[in-house]
Amino acid sequence: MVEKRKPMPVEDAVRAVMKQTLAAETEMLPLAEAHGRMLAEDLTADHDVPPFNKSPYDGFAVRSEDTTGAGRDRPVTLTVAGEIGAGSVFPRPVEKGEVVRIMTGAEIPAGCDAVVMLELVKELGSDAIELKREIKHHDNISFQGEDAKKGTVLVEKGTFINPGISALLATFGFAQVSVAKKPRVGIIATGSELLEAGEPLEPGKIRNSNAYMAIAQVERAGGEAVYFGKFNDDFDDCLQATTEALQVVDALITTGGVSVGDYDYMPAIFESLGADVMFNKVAMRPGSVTTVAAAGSKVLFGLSGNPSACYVGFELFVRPLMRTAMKSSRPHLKKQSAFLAMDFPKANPFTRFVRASSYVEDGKVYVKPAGLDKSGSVTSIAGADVFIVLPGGTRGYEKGMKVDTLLLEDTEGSEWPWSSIVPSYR
Ligand SMILES: Nc1nc2c(c(=O)[nH]1)N[C@H]1C(S)=C(S)[C@@H](COP(=O)(O)OP(=O)(O)OC[C@H]3O[C@@H](n4cnc5c(N)ncnc54)[C@H](O)[C@@H]3O)O[C@H]1N2
Ligand code: MOO
Repeated sequence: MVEKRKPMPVEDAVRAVMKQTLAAETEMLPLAEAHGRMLAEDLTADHDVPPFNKSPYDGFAVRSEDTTGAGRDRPVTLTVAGEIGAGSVFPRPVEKGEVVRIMTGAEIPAGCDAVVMLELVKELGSDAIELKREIKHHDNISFQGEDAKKGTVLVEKGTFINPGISALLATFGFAQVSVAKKPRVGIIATGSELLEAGEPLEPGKIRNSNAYMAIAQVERAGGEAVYFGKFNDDFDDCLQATTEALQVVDALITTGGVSVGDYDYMPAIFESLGADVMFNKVAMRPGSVTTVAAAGSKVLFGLSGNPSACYVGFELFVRPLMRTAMKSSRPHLKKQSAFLAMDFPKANPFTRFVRASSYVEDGKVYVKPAGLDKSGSVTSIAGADVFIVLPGGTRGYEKGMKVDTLLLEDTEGSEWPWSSIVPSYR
């Protein structure tokens, strides 16, 4: 009789994994290569942005007091003292009665306190302009420091470097930035039934989808995936492969062979490696057989062979540990509320993570299973952009109920055109 495993609540299992620490080294990267990484240090603004008062328009920099009283019937004439484009500085203070022709981005000359757009000015040759309106103090100026002030923390350690962060770092002159190294995560697929994608199908065999899925998941999470190949259900071969792989990675994922069948060797292999098994059953579906062990500073993730279970196991356990090693301050999948688009009548003692697709209707986000809701299903993973989290211990869930979902990735977006509905208070 096989020993019955005690399921650990999924929250406790995630917590146990997060107590481990993967090697978390940092490296300096040129800014152009740093996007997609996590910043490993707080970065502070060492100057204001904009660094000087500048013109947001092509036009004329003026002294607003010179326009006092100007109107349609009382034009004022001002002398053009010179011209500056972006990147140039006017060499002297501007005096009473003078204006400077100025281009977008150029520094407001000393003495001027406003800008008037080119279109609102009548040019009298190249030496003078006529204005038929009053220009107010501080009209049309992008002020020094209005975007960011010197001394503020611009970006905190653990921030994901997206294109906006790249722009910010460039603005403040961070040509090199300290980022977390990509964790190296190894992948081993086990199962005598497995064929690789390039091999023709044979009786009793299936193709190995987990390895390619896991490679993609590791890379989507920002890590470096190292695929060691697939191995038959042979204790010695799998032990050797696991031992060798563990030497060169920070964490190792194995798929398959973690249940209680005659050829499910992975738990015994983890023990042979001297690893400390944290849990070998989790109160979740799919992925109840997920087995995680600590091997010194490395972590072994024995994920299920069933593709959906393997996928869920990765996103719940491997990803957050990787993201923590990458210095992320928010390593877990992002949570968002949604409404069930259909009934889930199945009672389940375990928390379910339904691979689902989300859509918006009448301003509300709805979620529905993305395919066959079984542990062995591949189609449900292919179409999923969220997990619906259905806590266990209920008699099921009904259409319309509000639930938590975990976001898996950016969706492709919508079709053009966007809605042209103008928001209103009515
Ligand atoms: N008597 C019991 N049987 C099973 C139990 C149990 O508690 N008692 N648990 C079931 C659950 S739940 C799951 S999940 C599976 C887990 O099995 P393993 O993780 O040990 O995985 P395998 O048996 O090796 O394979 C399961 C399934 O997945 C296919 N597979 C394996 N590797 C891949 C791959 N790389 N790509 C695609 N598909 C793969 C394999 O052919 C099997 O069909 O155990 C249940 N049984
Ligand atoms: O619990 Mo098994 O892990 O997928 O269905």
